[in-house]
Amino acid sequence: MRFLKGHGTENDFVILPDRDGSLELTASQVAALCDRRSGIGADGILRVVPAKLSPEAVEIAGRAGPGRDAEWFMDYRNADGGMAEMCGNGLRVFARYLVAAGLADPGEFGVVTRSGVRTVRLDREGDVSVDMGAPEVLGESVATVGGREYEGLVVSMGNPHLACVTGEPVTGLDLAAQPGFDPAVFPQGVNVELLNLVGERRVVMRVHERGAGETRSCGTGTVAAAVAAAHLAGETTGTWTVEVPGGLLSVTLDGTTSHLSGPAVLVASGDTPALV
Ligand SMILES: N[C@@H](CCC[C@H](N)C(=O)O)C(=O)O
Repeated sequence: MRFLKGHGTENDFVILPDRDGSLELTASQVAALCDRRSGIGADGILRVVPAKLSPEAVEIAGRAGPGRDAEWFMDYRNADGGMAEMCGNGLRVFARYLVAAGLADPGEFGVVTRSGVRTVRLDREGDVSVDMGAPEVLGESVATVGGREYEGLVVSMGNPHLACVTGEPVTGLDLAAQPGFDPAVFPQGVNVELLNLVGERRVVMRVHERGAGETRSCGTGTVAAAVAAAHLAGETTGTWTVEVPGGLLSVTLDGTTSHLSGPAVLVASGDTPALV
Protein backbone atom coordinates (compact mmCIF):
# COMPACT_ATOMS: atom_id res chain seq x y z
CA MET A 1 0.00 0.00 0.00
CA ARG A 2 1.25 3.45 -0.90
CA PHE A 3 1.84 5.95 1.90
CA LEU A 4 3.26 9.41 2.42
CA LYS A 5 4.72 11.01 5.48
CA GLY A 6 4.21 14.65 6.45
CA HIS A 7 4.22 16.96 9.42
CA GLY A 8 2.90 20.29 10.67
CA THR A 9 5.33 21.83 13.17
CA GLU A 10 6.63 18.29 13.78
CA ASN A 11 3.22 16.83 14.62
CA ASP A 12 3.74 13.97 12.18
CA PHE A 13 1.37 11.79 10.20
CA VAL A 14 1.29 8.83 7.87
CA ILE A 15 -0.99 9.64 4.94
CA LEU A 16 -2.86 6.73 3.35
CA PRO A 17 -4.52 7.59 0.03
CA ASP A 18 -7.66 5.46 -0.28
CA ARG A 19 -9.15 6.58 -3.60
CA ASP A 20 -11.76 3.80 -3.79
CA GLY A 21 -12.69 3.88 -0.09
CA SER A 22 -11.87 0.21 0.36
CA LEU A 23 -9.29 0.41 3.15
CA GLU A 24 -10.67 -0.86 6.44
CA LEU A 25 -8.08 0.14 9.01
CA THR A 26 -8.04 -1.72 12.30
CA ALA A 27 -6.77 -0.14 15.52
CA SER A 28 -3.86 -2.58 15.65
CA GLN A 29 -2.83 -1.78 12.05
CA VAL A 30 -2.83 1.92 12.90
CA ALA A 31 -0.77 1.36 16.05
CA ALA A 32 1.71 -0.82 14.12
CA LEU A 33 2.18 1.80 11.37
CA CYS A 34 2.65 4.59 13.95
CA ASP A 35 5.17 2.65 16.04
CA ARG A 36 8.45 4.61 15.95
CA ARG A 37 10.65 1.51 16.17
CA SER A 38 8.85 -1.24 14.30
CA GLY A 39 6.63 0.87 12.02
CA ILE A 40 6.85 4.04 9.94
CA GLY A 41 6.37 6.18 13.03
CA ALA A 42 3.82 8.96 13.49
CA ASP A 43 1.50 10.72 15.93
CA GLY A 44 -1.45 9.68 13.80
CA ILE A 45 -2.84 8.44 10.49
CA LEU A 46 -4.67 10.46 7.85
CA ARG A 47 -6.75 8.24 5.56
CA VAL A 48 -7.65 10.24 2.45
CA VAL A 49 -11.00 9.04 1.16
CA PRO A 50 -13.51 10.57 -1.28
CA ALA A 51 -16.32 11.89 0.94
CA LYS A 52 -19.01 10.33 -1.25
CA LEU A 53 -17.50 6.85 -0.69
CA SER A 54 -17.59 7.11 3.12
CA PRO A 55 -21.04 6.67 4.74
CA GLU A 56 -19.70 8.48 7.81
CA ALA A 57 -18.61 11.49 5.71
CA VAL A 58 -21.86 11.53 3.71
CA GLU A 59 -23.79 11.78 6.96
CA ILE A 60 -21.54 14.54 8.36
CA ALA A 61 -21.54 16.57 5.12
CA GLY A 62 -25.33 16.19 4.85
CA ARG A 63 -25.61 18.05 8.13
CA ALA A 64 -23.11 20.73 7.06
CA GLY A 65 -25.24 22.93 4.79
CA PRO A 66 -22.94 24.84 2.44
CA GLY A 67 -20.07 22.42 3.13
CA ARG A 68 -21.80 19.51 1.47
CA ASP A 69 -19.70 20.01 -1.69
CA ALA A 70 -16.51 19.04 0.15
CA GLU A 71 -14.93 16.24 -1.87
CA TRP A 72 -12.58 14.62 0.64
CA PHE A 73 -12.95 13.09 4.08
CA MET A 74 -10.09 13.14 6.59
CA ASP A 75 -10.39 9.86 8.47
CA TYR A 76 -8.03 10.68 11.37
CA ARG A 77 -6.72 8.06 13.83
CA ASN A 78 -4.48 8.55 16.86
CA ALA A 79 -1.21 6.60 17.12
CA ASP A 80 -2.79 4.18 19.60
CA GLY A 81 -5.44 3.24 17.01
CA GLY A 82 -8.27 5.27 18.54
CA MET A 83 -10.38 7.70 16.56
CA ALA A 84 -10.48 11.44 17.22
CA GLU A 85 -13.01 14.01 16.14
CA MET A 86 -10.53 16.53 14.79
CA CYS A 87 -6.84 17.18 14.16
CA GLY A 88 -5.81 20.72 13.21
CA ASN A 89 -2.24 19.98 12.12
CA GLY A 90 -3.38 16.78 10.43
CA LEU A 91 -5.91 18.74 8.40
CA ARG A 92 -3.24 21.22 7.30
CA VAL A 93 -1.00 18.34 6.14
CA PHE A 94 -4.02 16.64 4.52
CA ALA A 95 -4.69 19.82 2.49
CA ARG A 96 -1.03 20.04 1.50
CA TYR A 97 -1.21 16.45 0.23
CA LEU A 98 -4.45 17.01 -1.75
CA VAL A 99 -2.93 19.95 -3.63
CA ALA A 100 0.47 18.27 -4.17
CA ALA A 101 -1.30 15.19 -5.55
CA GLY A 102 -3.47 17.28 -7.88
CA LEU A 103 -6.63 16.22 -6.03
CA ALA A 104 -7.56 19.79 -5.08
CA ASP A 105 -6.78 23.19 -6.58
CA PRO A 106 -4.61 25.57 -4.58
CA GLY A 107 -6.66 28.20 -2.78
CA GLU A 108 -9.62 27.51 -0.52
CA PHE A 109 -11.67 24.31 -0.24
CA GLY A 110 -13.69 22.31 2.27
CA VAL A 111 -12.72 18.99 3.85
CA VAL A 112 -15.08 16.73 5.80
CA THR A 113 -13.85 15.89 9.31
CA ARG A 114 -15.63 14.20 12.21
CA SER A 115 -16.16 17.72 13.61
CA GLY A 116 -17.92 18.90 10.46
CA VAL A 117 -16.74 20.46 7.21
CA ARG A 118 -13.67 22.69 7.70
CA THR A 119 -12.37 25.21 5.18
CA VAL A 120 -8.64 25.10 4.46
CA ARG A 121 -6.52 27.59 2.54
CA LEU A 122 -3.04 27.35 1.07
CA ASP A 123 -1.39 30.75 1.49
CA ARG A 124 1.03 32.21 -1.06
CA GLU A 125 3.73 32.31 1.65
CA GLY A 126 3.53 28.51 1.87
CA ASP A 127 1.54 28.19 5.08
CA VAL A 128 -1.70 26.24 5.34
CA SER A 129 -4.58 27.77 7.31
CA VAL A 130 -7.75 26.18 8.63
CA ASP A 131 -11.01 27.66 9.83
CA MET A 132 -11.20 25.60 13.01
CA GLY A 133 -14.72 26.66 13.98
CA ALA A 134 -15.90 28.25 17.19
CA PRO A 135 -14.05 27.07 20.31
CA GLU A 136 -16.47 26.04 23.06
CA VAL A 137 -15.47 26.96 26.61
CA LEU A 138 -17.12 24.42 28.89
CA GLY A 139 -15.79 25.34 32.33
CA GLU A 140 -12.71 24.65 34.41
CA SER A 141 -10.94 21.53 35.57
CA VAL A 142 -7.61 20.35 36.92
CA ALA A 143 -4.73 18.36 35.42
CA THR A 144 -2.12 16.60 37.54
CA VAL A 145 1.44 16.47 36.23
CA GLY A 146 4.32 15.11 38.32
CA GLY A 147 2.16 15.18 41.44
CA ARG A 148 1.28 18.89 40.99
CA GLU A 149 -2.14 20.23 40.12
CA TYR A 150 -2.69 22.74 37.30
CA GLU A 151 -5.98 24.55 36.87
CA GLY A 152 -7.17 24.88 33.31
CA LEU A 153 -9.95 25.79 30.95
CA VAL A 154 -12.07 23.03 29.44
CA VAL A 155 -12.25 23.78 25.71
CA SER A 156 -13.88 21.75 22.98
CA MET A 157 -12.47 22.11 19.48
CA GLY A 158 -14.63 19.20 18.41
CA ASN A 159 -12.13 17.18 20.46
CA PRO A 160 -11.60 17.70 24.21
CA HIS A 161 -8.87 19.94 25.68
CA LEU A 162 -7.77 21.11 29.10
CA ALA A 163 -5.59 24.19 28.60
CA CYS A 164 -3.68 25.20 31.75
CA VAL A 165 -1.86 28.53 32.03
CA THR A 166 0.95 28.32 34.59
CA GLY A 167 3.76 30.54 35.85
CA GLU A 168 6.05 27.53 36.19
CA PRO A 169 8.25 27.15 33.05
CA VAL A 170 6.62 24.43 30.97
CA THR A 171 9.99 23.57 29.42
CA GLY A 172 10.93 21.82 32.69
CA LEU A 173 7.85 19.60 32.95
CA ASP A 174 7.86 15.85 32.42
CA LEU A 175 4.89 15.21 30.15
CA ALA A 176 5.83 11.67 29.17
CA ALA A 177 3.21 10.12 31.45
CA GLN A 178 -0.52 10.62 31.01
CA PRO A 179 -1.50 13.67 33.13
CA GLY A 180 -4.22 13.02 35.68
CA PHE A 181 -7.66 14.42 34.83
CA ASP A 182 -11.25 14.21 36.02
CA PRO A 183 -12.97 11.38 34.11
CA ALA A 184 -16.37 12.83 35.02
CA VAL A 185 -15.46 15.95 32.99
CA PHE A 186 -13.64 14.04 30.25
CA PRO A 187 -15.30 10.62 29.87
CA GLN A 188 -13.60 10.14 26.45
CA GLY A 189 -10.15 11.26 27.67
CA VAL A 190 -8.52 14.63 27.04
CA ASN A 191 -5.63 16.45 25.40
CA VAL A 192 -3.76 18.43 28.09
CA GLU A 193 -1.93 21.68 27.26
CA LEU A 194 0.40 23.47 29.68
CA LEU A 195 1.33 27.00 28.73
CA ASN A 196 3.29 30.07 29.75
CA LEU A 197 2.43 33.63 28.76
CA VAL A 198 5.71 35.01 27.41
CA GLY A 199 4.79 38.29 25.68
CA GLU A 200 2.09 40.29 24.01
CA ARG A 201 -0.31 37.58 22.76
CA ARG A 202 2.52 35.05 22.71
CA VAL A 203 2.56 31.74 24.57
CA VAL A 204 4.88 28.75 24.95
CA MET A 205 2.96 25.48 24.99
CA ARG A 206 3.57 21.80 25.55
CA VAL A 207 0.96 19.12 25.10
CA HIS A 208 0.17 15.55 26.07
CA GLU A 209 -2.23 14.26 23.44
CA ARG A 210 -4.92 11.69 24.03
CA GLY A 211 -3.92 8.57 22.11
CA ALA A 212 -0.44 9.77 21.17
CA GLY A 213 1.46 10.89 24.30
CA GLU A 214 3.58 14.03 24.31
CA THR A 215 3.78 15.45 20.78
CA ARG A 216 5.83 18.33 19.35
CA SER A 217 2.70 20.26 18.40
CA CYS A 218 -1.09 20.03 18.37
CA GLY A 219 -3.21 22.33 16.21
CA THR A 220 -6.46 22.02 18.13
CA GLY A 221 -4.36 22.33 21.32
CA THR A 222 -2.84 25.64 20.20
CA VAL A 223 -6.31 27.07 19.61
CA ALA A 224 -7.38 25.88 23.08
CA ALA A 225 -4.20 27.48 24.48
CA ALA A 226 -4.97 30.81 22.76
CA VAL A 227 -8.52 30.65 24.14
CA ALA A 228 -7.16 30.07 27.68
CA ALA A 229 -4.66 32.95 27.32
CA ALA A 230 -7.37 35.23 25.94
CA HIS A 231 -9.77 34.20 28.73
CA LEU A 232 -7.20 35.18 31.36
CA ALA A 233 -6.67 38.56 29.69
CA GLY A 234 -10.43 39.14 29.39
CA GLU A 235 -10.14 39.17 25.58
CA THR A 236 -12.21 37.38 22.96
CA THR A 237 -10.47 38.47 19.76
CA GLY A 238 -6.92 38.81 18.49
CA THR A 239 -4.03 36.83 17.04
CA TRP A 240 -1.80 34.71 19.26
CA THR A 241 1.59 33.24 18.41
CA VAL A 242 2.01 29.81 19.95
CA GLU A 243 5.53 28.44 20.35
CA VAL A 244 5.52 24.65 20.46
CA PRO A 245 8.58 22.36 20.54
CA GLY A 246 8.14 21.79 16.79
CA GLY A 247 7.87 25.43 15.68
CA LEU A 248 5.48 28.36 15.58
CA LEU A 249 1.74 28.47 14.90
CA SER A 250 -0.57 31.43 14.63
CA VAL A 251 -4.10 31.39 16.07
CA THR A 252 -6.68 34.06 15.37
CA LEU A 253 -9.87 34.37 17.40
CA ASP A 254 -12.51 36.68 15.97
CA GLY A 255 -15.33 36.09 18.43
CA THR A 256 -17.18 33.85 15.98
CA THR A 257 -14.63 31.33 14.75
CA SER A 258 -10.92 30.52 15.05
CA HIS A 259 -8.17 30.22 12.45
CA LEU A 260 -4.99 28.17 12.71
CA SER A 261 -2.06 28.86 10.42
CA GLY A 262 1.46 27.50 9.97
CA PRO A 263 3.73 25.28 7.91
CA ALA A 264 2.69 21.85 6.63
CA VAL A 265 5.14 19.73 4.67
CA LEU A 266 5.35 16.37 2.96
CA VAL A 267 8.68 14.64 3.59
CA ALA A 268 8.56 11.13 2.14
CA SER A 269 6.55 8.57 0.22
CA GLY A 270 6.81 4.85 -0.29
CA ASP A 271 5.07 1.51 -0.10
CA THR A 272 4.33 -0.49 3.01
CA PRO A 273 3.71 -4.22 2.96
CA ALA A 274 1.91 -3.84 6.32
CA LEU A 275 -1.34 -3.05 4.46
CA VAL A 276 -1.84 -5.06 1.30
N1 LIG B 1 -2.56 16.61 16.85
C1 LIG B 1 -3.90 16.98 16.60
C2 LIG B 1 -4.94 16.42 17.53
C3 LIG B 1 -5.11 14.92 17.31
C4 LIG B 1 -6.26 14.31 18.06
C5 LIG B 1 -6.05 14.26 19.53
N2 LIG B 1 -4.93 13.45 19.92
C6 LIG B 1 -7.33 13.72 20.18
O1 LIG B 1 -7.39 12.54 20.54
O2 LIG B 1 -8.28 14.50 20.33
C7 LIG B 1 -4.07 18.43 16.24
O3 LIG B 1 -3.16 18.95 15.56
O4 LIG B 1 -5.11 19.01 16.50
